[in-house]
Amino acid sequence: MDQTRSIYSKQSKDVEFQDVFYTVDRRTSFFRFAGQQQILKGVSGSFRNGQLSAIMGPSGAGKSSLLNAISGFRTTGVKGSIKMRRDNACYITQDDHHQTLLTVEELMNLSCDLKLKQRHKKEEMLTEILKNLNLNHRRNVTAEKLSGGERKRLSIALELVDNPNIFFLDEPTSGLDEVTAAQCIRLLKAMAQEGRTIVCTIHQPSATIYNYFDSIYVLAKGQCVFQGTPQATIPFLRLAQIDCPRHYSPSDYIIEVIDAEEGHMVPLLSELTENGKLTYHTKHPDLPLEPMQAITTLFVEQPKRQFLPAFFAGSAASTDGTLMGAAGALLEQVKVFSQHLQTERRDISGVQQFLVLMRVMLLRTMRARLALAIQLLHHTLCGLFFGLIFFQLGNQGGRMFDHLKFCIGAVLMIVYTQVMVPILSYPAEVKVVKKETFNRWYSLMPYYMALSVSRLPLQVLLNLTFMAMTYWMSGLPEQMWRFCIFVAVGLMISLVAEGMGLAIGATFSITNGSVVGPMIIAPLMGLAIYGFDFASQIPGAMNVLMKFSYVRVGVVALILAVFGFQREELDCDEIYCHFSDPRVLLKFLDVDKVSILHQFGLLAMLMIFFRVIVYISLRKRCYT
Ligand SMILES: Nc1ncnc2c1ncn2[C@@H]1O[C@H](COP(=O)(O)OP(=O)(O)OP(=O)(O)O)[C@@H](O)[C@H]1O
Repeated sequence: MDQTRSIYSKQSKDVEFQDVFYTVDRRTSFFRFAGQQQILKGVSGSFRNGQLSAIMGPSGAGKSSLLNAISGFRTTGVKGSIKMRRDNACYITQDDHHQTLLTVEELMNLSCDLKLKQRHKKEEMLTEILKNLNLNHRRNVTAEKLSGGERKRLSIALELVDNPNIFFLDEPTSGLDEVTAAQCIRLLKAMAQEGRTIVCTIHQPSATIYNYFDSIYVLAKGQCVFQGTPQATIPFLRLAQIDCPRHYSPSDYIIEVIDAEEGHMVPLLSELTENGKLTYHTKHPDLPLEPMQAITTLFVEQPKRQFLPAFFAGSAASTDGTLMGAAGALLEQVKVFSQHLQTERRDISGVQQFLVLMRVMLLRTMRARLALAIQLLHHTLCGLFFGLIFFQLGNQGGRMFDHLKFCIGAVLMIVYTQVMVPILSYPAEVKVVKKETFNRWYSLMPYYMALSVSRLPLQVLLNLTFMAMTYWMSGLPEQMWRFCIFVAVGLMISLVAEGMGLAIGATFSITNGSVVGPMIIAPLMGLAIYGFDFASQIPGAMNVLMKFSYVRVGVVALILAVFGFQREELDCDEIYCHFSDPRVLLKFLDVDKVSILHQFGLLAMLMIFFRVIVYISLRKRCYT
């Protein structure tokens, strides 16, 4: 019975897939849809527990697409049956996206704090993992300063903390020299032998590395052209009347064959493997080949509406009709259920995740000393320039246009700065978030809350610096309460602008975002300065449109903060100053009946609007 249980336990860590298609939309331009492109064409196959498996193929064959599809890293456009325990798997990306500015030890602690509830013996466990991966001597080095091989080992170490059974790695040897690549593959082989399922994509391995693998899956043009042991490659090619020359490495030769003459051998080889349904085994190239069924799971079509809880979703297997099969399937489902309970118990609450992430985000803000210094300097210098340009003009009744320029200029400075910084910096972080949420470090909501809250202290500091300098240098009334409202308006505008920057950064790449950002800000700025000289004649529809420009709403709020609240008459050095009474100015601008609370309300709504878009974009990026 124990033996049967161990077989089923091993099987539950296998990965099997059948008739998997991956389709993407083809576009000739952003607006032009040019049909669909099939990247994976109904491939099947399996990766076994305890084995190190490679997905190989020429560039563009669909290796990463297959890895993404079977691991669930990509779900949009993927069709077919996949059996894989998601709650026990992790995905390591090719570019090793890590939280920046944290040392190896801090990253390991972060992974522990987010993944493990019981943290006794944490230190011993971390040291053991780091020692096994030859990283212990690099504990105090930040991730960006590690070499390519060390960074790859760090990615593995971070996931090993909660000991997942299935590892998917996208090109773990890319960018590594031959010796380091071989070390990396040996490490993966040892991990597989400890009872894990390790699947990685690899472009064209050397003969030595090729033989480290237990199983090879070769793709060409989105089809499976070989599946089996490395030793079976040459005999398999012989089945298609292709003889591998003696001096050739089988891994090089099979890629050369499928790439030759525009891939004319691909249909035949794919037929021989039944597009991945057959796998070929032999212990030695001279021994006869044994084709075997690659898939042991009987896939059943998933019902359209699932009433069963999601925890059964990881086990799409049905029985093969035998009593043994039925017992196995039942045992597997009970195990999935009990492991689900264990995972739930092990899960860290959302509040804890929020606190851990807050701590890390604040630490990263403090560590980014140069960026912090540049931002502070930027706000100080801008405050100084504004202060000098409008020096002691704040109480001059004859300088109405200067007052308007002051308010508009201050708002534009805040908006532009706060929008552009996240547009340029956030897209890189989204990749880290995608990887970490996929690998169950945390859920999106605690991350999102920590992201929103952790940026507040810096926002307050930067705004206070800029607004305080402009307020006092321009000679506005020495009233603390008015100063506080002035700063609060600035802070509110910067929160809306930052929300917009994050929304763009979460949705677009840096290249697209840096075009989209100014494209959106420009009309908002236009609406902000429109019609101040004929405010009372602005048509109603235009007035409504202007409410959507937080730049305009911000300018109006700042004018009210400066001239509202029954401000006393301004000084007048000339014979007559029409606008020396602030009420006349407010009336002229048609904002005399506007309440500042109303403007705060509008800004709050726009802030929520952008923050909701940030969340929706993050969800879309992380879960599709
Ligand atoms: N989202 C997508 N939109 C459009 N085309 C895509 C998309 N994803 C993949 N492709 C295309 O599908 C093909 C296979 O891509 P994939 O990245 O899976 O190949 P690969 O075998 O991993 O290549 P490489 O070894 O060069 O990384 C490529 O031609 C790629 O351009």
